Amino acid sequence: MNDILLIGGGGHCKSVIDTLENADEFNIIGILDQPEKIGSKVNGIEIIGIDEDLPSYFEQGVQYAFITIGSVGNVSFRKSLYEYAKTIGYRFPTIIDKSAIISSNTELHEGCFIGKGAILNTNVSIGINSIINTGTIIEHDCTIGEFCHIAPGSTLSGSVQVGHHTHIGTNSTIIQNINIGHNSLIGAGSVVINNIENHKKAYGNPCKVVDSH
Ligand SMILES: CC(=O)SCCNC(=O)CCNC(=O)[C@H](O)C(C)(C)COP(=O)(O)OP(=O)(O)OC[C@H]1O[C@@H](n2cnc3c(N)ncnc32)[C@H](O)[C@@H]1OP(=O)(O)O
Repeated sequence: MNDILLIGGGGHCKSVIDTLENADEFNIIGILDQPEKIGSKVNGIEIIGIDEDLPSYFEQGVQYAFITIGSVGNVSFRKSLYEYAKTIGYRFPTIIDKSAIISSNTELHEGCFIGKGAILNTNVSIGINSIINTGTIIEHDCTIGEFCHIAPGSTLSGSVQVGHHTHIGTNSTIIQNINIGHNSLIGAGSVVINNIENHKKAYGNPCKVVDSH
C-alpha cells in the first residue's frame, strides 16, 4: 500500500478517512493542519504537522497527498494547497467510496473525491479536485469543472455543465441542459431551471440570481 498524507483535518477529512479505511488502497500516515492541533486526532488519525511540512514528508518518500478541506463557495485555500503540493511533486489519487456507482466511461481527474452512494452515469467528466459528495446523482453527459463541490443529495440531470470553482448546495436539483458558470454559488435546496452565469450567487425554487459572488 502507498502512503498518503491528508491536508486539512475538518469534517470533510472524516469522510475521506472513512472511505480510505474501507478501501485498503492507501496507508494514511497522518494529517497536516494548524500548529495548535498537532498531536490531536481526527477519526483516529493523528495530525502530524502543518502545510509547511509537505516538502519534508515528500523528501522522506511520501508520494501521495489529498486535499481534505471542504468548501462552500470559496475554493481558494483548497486550490492554493493543491498547487503548492503539486509543485513539490505530490501525486493526487482519485478517491471513490466503495458504495458509489460509477459508469465505466466516466472521466475522473486527479484529486476528485466521490462520496458514499454517489451515482455517476455515462459520459460524465469530473475536473481535478472536485468533491462529489454523499448521495449525489450526476446524470449522463454532465461535465463538472475543477475544484467544484457538488454537495450532498444534489441531482444534476442530463447534459448539465458546471464551471470551475462552483458550489452546488446540498439537495439542489438542476434540470437537463443547464449551464452553470465558473465561481458561482448555488444555495441549498435550489431548483435550477435557467442557466447561471459566472460569479453569481443564486438560490431558491425556481433558482434566481441574488448577488455577485
Ligand atoms: C457535508 C456538508 O456539510 S457539505 C456543506 C453543504 N452546504 C451547503 O451546500 C450550503 C449552501 N449554502 C447556502 O445555501 C447558504 O444559505 C447561502 C450560501 C446561499 C447563504 O447565502 P447568504 O447570502 O449568506 O444568505 P443569508 O444567510 O444572509 O440569507 C439571506 C436571505 O436568503 C435566504 N436564503 C439563504 N439561503 C437560501 C437557500 N439556500 N434557499 C432559499 N433562500 C435562502 C435567507 O432565508 C435570507 O432570506 P431573508 O432575507 O428573507 O431573511
